[in-house]
Amino acid sequence: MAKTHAIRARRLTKRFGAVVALDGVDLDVAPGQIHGLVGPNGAGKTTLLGLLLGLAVADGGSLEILGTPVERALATPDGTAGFVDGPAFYPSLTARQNLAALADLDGRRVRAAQLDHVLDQVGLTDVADDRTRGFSLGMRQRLGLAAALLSEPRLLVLDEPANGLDPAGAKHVHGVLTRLAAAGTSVLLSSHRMDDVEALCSEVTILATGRVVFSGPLRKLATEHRELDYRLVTSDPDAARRLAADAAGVRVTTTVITRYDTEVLTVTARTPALDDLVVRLVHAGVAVRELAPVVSPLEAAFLALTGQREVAR
Ligand SMILES: Nc1ncnc2c1ncn2[C@@H]1O[C@H](COP(=O)(O)OP(=O)(O)OP(=O)(O)O)[C@@H](O)[C@H]1O
Repeated sequence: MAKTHAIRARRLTKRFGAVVALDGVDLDVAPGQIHGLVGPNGAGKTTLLGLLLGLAVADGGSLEILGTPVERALATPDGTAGFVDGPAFYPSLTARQNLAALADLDGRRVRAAQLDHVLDQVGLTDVADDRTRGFSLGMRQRLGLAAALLSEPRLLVLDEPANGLDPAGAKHVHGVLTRLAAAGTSVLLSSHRMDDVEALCSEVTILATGRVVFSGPLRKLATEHRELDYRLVTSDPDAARRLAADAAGVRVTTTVITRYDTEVLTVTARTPALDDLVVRLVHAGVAVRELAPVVSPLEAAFLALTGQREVAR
């Protein structure tokens, strides 16, 4: 028998006056899946996360969380935890006291060992007894995650969890989420950072002006939007430019000399034409020193599907 979806939304709509923030959104998140939610500013991500966390009620459509239909009650559905718009804390309380107070508000009694455990999971043990007034954005994000973990959720809903985190902090949070998912917790995370989504998520939903423009496995994006721009650095840029210009299915878009005096060609091609070009370069004795997409398949799909323009870099 198929396992119950952590999230199953059908034709969800939400309006704010004349603004249609969500316009018939379908979303499926399987148990143990880390699902990314991306979209330009104003696409409806926060609104959707708010519905999932019980902070608002949809105007239309249906929503099931962990197998239970969500009707009208403004309450976090059982087994769900997370935050939108950044977690909020009492500034005069310590990290540990804040966690205890939040659990108390939820009517849950937690043991000191549980607090130690979640603080350790997010790497805040050393500042557990510091007031949160002095916490950086990254520390607050991690404490928000610790608060969510305290309820041992089966669904975690997170808005920009890596916001403000330094690379080590982001790696830490990635590790926590990956371990949770491996143990069966589903995670829906909204992010503007495509690299985070690519590193963490197996599936992604792309929203644009309240509508789903793509939802599915990341690997599907790689095949559906295959023509990409690639940076090409070789041992002989002149020969490479000639060979690329002659190759079927390949366009040479730009040539740039970097600060290190390296000449970089940008070639646009689908994978088979690119493979063919690499073989031709090697046969001609031209070494390929670097070949990588200018933007990742996810970013390329995001830009194409949301009608945004690529920014030159
Ligand atoms: N409380 C509200 N009252 C009026 N309009 C709202 C409200 N909340 C959201 N909106 C509007 O709904 C649309 C979707 O907003 P939402 O905040 O969900 O987008 P978002 O994808 O989270 O954007 P961002 O990436 O900027 O956070 C926007 O047009 C926004 O102006």
